Amino acid sequence: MGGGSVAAVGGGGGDGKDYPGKVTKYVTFTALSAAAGGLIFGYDIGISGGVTSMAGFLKPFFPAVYRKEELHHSANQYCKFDSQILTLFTSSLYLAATFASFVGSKLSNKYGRKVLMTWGGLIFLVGAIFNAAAVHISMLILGRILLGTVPLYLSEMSPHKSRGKFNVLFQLSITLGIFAANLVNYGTGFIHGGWGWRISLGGAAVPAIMMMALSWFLFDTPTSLLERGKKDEAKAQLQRVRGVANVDLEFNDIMNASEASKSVGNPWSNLLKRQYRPQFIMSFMIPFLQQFTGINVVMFYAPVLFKTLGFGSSASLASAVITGLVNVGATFISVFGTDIWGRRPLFFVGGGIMFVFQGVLAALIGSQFGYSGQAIDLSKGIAVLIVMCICAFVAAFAFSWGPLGWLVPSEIFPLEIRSAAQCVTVGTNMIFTFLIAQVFLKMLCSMKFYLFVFFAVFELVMTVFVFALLPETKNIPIEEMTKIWRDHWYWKRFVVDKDDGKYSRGEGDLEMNLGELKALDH
Ligand SMILES: OC[C@H]1O[C@](O)(CO)[C@@H](O)[C@@H]1O
Repeated sequence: MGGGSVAAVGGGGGDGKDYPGKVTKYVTFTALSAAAGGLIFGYDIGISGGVTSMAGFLKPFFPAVYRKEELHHSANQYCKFDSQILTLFTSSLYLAATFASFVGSKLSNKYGRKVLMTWGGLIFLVGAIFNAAAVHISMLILGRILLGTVPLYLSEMSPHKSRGKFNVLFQLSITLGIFAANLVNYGTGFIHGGWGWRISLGGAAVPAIMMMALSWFLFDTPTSLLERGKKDEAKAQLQRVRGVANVDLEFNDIMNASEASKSVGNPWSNLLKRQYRPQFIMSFMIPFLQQFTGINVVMFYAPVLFKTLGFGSSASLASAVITGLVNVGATFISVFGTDIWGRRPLFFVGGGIMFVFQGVLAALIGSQFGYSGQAIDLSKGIAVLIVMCICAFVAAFAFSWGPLGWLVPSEIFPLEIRSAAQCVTVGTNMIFTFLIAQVFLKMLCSMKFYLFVFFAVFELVMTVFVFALLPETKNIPIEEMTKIWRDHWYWKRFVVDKDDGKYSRGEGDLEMNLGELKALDH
């Protein structure tokens, strides 16, 4: 089957179609359970920074860093924590997660997401126990396999009108996980004997157990059941999920899309086809830009950053608790706002605020530490200002790029490319999370306060990118999403379909649409 007819199915007929259905307890419960995956992810993001700032952890495992840190007044402040092995402790998890996210989609197609979540939880649990006992993160890394399936799962389960809210729950659970980790670190930082970090790392067992317990009650999505040939079960499931008996319209659309996806075969080669160029670019650019906000500099290294700026140990851990709380709070704006205001306004406002406050942060740090990074005692006023700037930055991220970085990709991919495109999104997110985690301390050491200017420039770039290239997806059913590209000033040259009297360009198809012929004429 040619690419064009697939686009037609993906685009659906009848614009403005309204599938019957309510938000049933199944949908709510499933969304909540699936979001438990986010808790694990968040906990592991938030826990490592605090742990690496603890003397009890640094002394036995990173004695060189520990010594440099103790030499408070002679060292260049920007370079106090510059150790590639130390950053590897945080980052390696995401390197492995990059590979895991590719395996995850294959397993998920074969066994369904429910099974994968149960096993994921179990692996996380083993990893957490292993960590607490031995400080070895390889087991924890394995558990990442299922992370990529969680946002996808949420998006398929919820009726399209409140899809934003449900999907944003995933990000909310990530922020809750980070906040929980910040709190735990603050508490364990007081434990005498220097072994508090073991409780911090072992704490990952709690969300892992929650996830296993919840996945027990989960069921697979209608789409996933259909993909595995279980038609009757899929329909019954859809009825249960939507809470109404008449789901024929939606079920037929899902079936058509599923049929089409089977007949077009490999989602990876589909993704590279010209007609999916917009989705392909977005699958990469959204997570890439999300990570280049610099958010994980704060999430991973807030305590280290605050210590770099001369805060004491528990003040550093306490400041991380504050940024963690702001992160959770501001995500609620997104929970309620994405389906009301739409995605684009949140992207613009969030990007703008991040740009301004990264700039102010750079100026503040530069004015205090200069280029040489000489140690000074920050005045209380400046310290408060720095923490406030970081909070404003985190808040802006939390209602924009944080949740939308998962939501938008999960709603713009038609079924025939979805698993591959979602892989690219999660893989890209993980690889850049890895890179930022790995090189941040090195970059801080060599770029000094200009590092924050570097991130500010990216915030400008990403805002322009969204303005020019990302259409609004609010209130558009997933099955009808192709239309937004067809109507877009730039992307329309890639996405054309035969139903519109235009021609798609599949392999061997030499026909072009009128616009392209005109362009060639000039
Ligand atoms: O809340 C902040 C967190 O959100 C993410 O961007 C995921 O969406 C993480 O990379 C980051 O640590």
